[in-house]
Amino acid sequence: MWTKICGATGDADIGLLAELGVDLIGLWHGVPGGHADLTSAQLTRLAGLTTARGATPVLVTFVRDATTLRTVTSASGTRWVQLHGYQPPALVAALKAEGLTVVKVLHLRGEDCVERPLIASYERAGTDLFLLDSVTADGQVGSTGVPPAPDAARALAQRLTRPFLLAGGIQPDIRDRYAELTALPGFAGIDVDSFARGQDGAFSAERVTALRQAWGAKGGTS
Ligand SMILES: O=C(O)c1ccccc1N[C@@H]1O[C@H](COP(=O)(O)O)[C@@H](O)[C@H]1O
Repeated sequence: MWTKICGATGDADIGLLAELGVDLIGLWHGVPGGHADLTSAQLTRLAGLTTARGATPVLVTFVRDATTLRTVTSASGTRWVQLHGYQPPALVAALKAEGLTVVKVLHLRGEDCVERPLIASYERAGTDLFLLDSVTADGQVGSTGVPPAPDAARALAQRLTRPFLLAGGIQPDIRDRYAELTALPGFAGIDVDSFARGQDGAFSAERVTALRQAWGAKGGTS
């Protein structure tokens, strides 16, 4: 099982997360107003550091334009892209044509998945990995801290033909609620922002370790 921790902003974040055995480190770019949004220079620096420390950098973005993403991934050396907004299947296909690994978020609102009618198109376009995350009733997307409804997430995961990560308020003591989902062959790991941070907003070694232990992380994306 992989652990992905999202929203690193400095060298110390990368050092800590890599040291703790985190497999995938989410770096935000093209997230206007996001608390962890990076300039392209910052993205390039942190992506290089992540790779050097043996973890995989993941560009997390709301950007919808293929040309922009081509430029950013090529400049930063980032080979994984997480499309966290409502980007269309055509963008997945364009990024796959560049040889990138594409993670597409599927948003769960209560029992419904907003992208349900498009799932087959995302699969045909070459999505490598889905990420199940919550969207709140008022439309907030990303770092909601709200866990997806377990039965709805399991039912959605069961119809996917690609592996998937689980996100949305993931923390150690809710692991049992997802026993059926994590038993599915496609379950690839967890993706966390809110719980991984202490009260000061910085990543906490204690919290990341507790997450990995509770969810049974082993490590290694390559
Ligand atoms: O938090 C955001 O505003 C955000 C913006 C753009 C892309 C992703 C964002 N957050 C992501 O949400 C998941 C789950 O976070 P949490 O554990 O519920 O806090 C994670 O991938 C964050 O990077």
